Amino acid sequence: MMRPVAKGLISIIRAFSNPNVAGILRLQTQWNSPSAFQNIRPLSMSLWPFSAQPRDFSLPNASWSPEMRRVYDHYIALCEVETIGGEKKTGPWRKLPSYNRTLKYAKGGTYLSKMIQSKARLFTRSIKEHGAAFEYVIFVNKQEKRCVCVFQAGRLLEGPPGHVHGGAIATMIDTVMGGLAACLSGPIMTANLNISYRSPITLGSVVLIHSALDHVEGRKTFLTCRVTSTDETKLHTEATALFVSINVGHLFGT
Ligand SMILES: CCCCCCCCCC(=O)SCCNC(=O)CCNC(=O)[C@H](O)C(C)(C)COP(=O)(O)OP(=O)(O)OC[C@H]1O[C@@H](n2cnc3c(N)ncnc32)[C@H](O)[C@@H]1OP(=O)(O)O
Repeated sequence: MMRPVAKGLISIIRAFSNPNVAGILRLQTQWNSPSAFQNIRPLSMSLWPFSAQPRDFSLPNASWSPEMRRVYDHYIALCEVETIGGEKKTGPWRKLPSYNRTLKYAKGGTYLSKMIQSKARLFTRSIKEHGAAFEYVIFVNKQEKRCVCVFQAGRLLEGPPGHVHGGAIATMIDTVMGGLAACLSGPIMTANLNISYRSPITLGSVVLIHSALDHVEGRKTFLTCRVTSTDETKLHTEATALFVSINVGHLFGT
């Protein structure tokens, strides 16, 4: 029988793979069901004891360069478009919120130590200082099955002198492609990631990470990715990846 903590986790990961805050709100309503969630507090209480909403780390902050802000404003404008009558309506793009943690147990300790449960953070959001590491925001166009990430690489991501570490680039590619795959296919894990580094990325610069669906074959979602300058004239990196749909119990041995 599936353990309550695992059932709760499945709902949480499903909600997070939906790029819609409504997914989280829907999740919160499920907490009223006593059976599956008795070991887990409502998400809002678990993550943010002093606030009803989790913090979105992909909003503009003082570390953003004018270029980062310009591209962000460009895509934000595409999230809401004005009709001829002057009305605002939802546009083709949507900004994904970005949180720094997915779960904190109230009780538990079945799978992870309490210390790890409470201190676990999403890798790309684990450095608190604004602008020091991964500064990014992802926009998804679900109709066109593609996304664009605006990424400003901070000074702690240095690899070759003055340039971004290949592992940091791979991390962002996996994050962006994984985010799109989850939006399109639900809970997934990266099975295969192939990267070609074409030209170095200067530390502190802003680049675009474009990802698009290639095709789906049963449980397998294949995506492509390109990292370019913001004017898209320079290619920095190319990648292809395979994401395999999972039953979230796979992660917890259920
Ligand atoms: C918004 C931001 C959100 C943040 C997103 C962050 C995204 C980050 C995503 C990650 O980094 S996940 C962490 C890194 N990945 C892993 O740790 C995965 C480890 N591997 C596994 O857990 C399993 O191998 C895996 C779930 C990928 C597959 O195991 P399964 O037992 O579910 O599937 P199976 O082995 O039966 O394979 C299913 C199909 O996929 C194929 N396949 C599996 N692994 C493959 C592989 N490596 N290469 C090519 N094909 C592969 C396999 O051949 C088969 O094809 P067919 O259906 O056609 O027969």
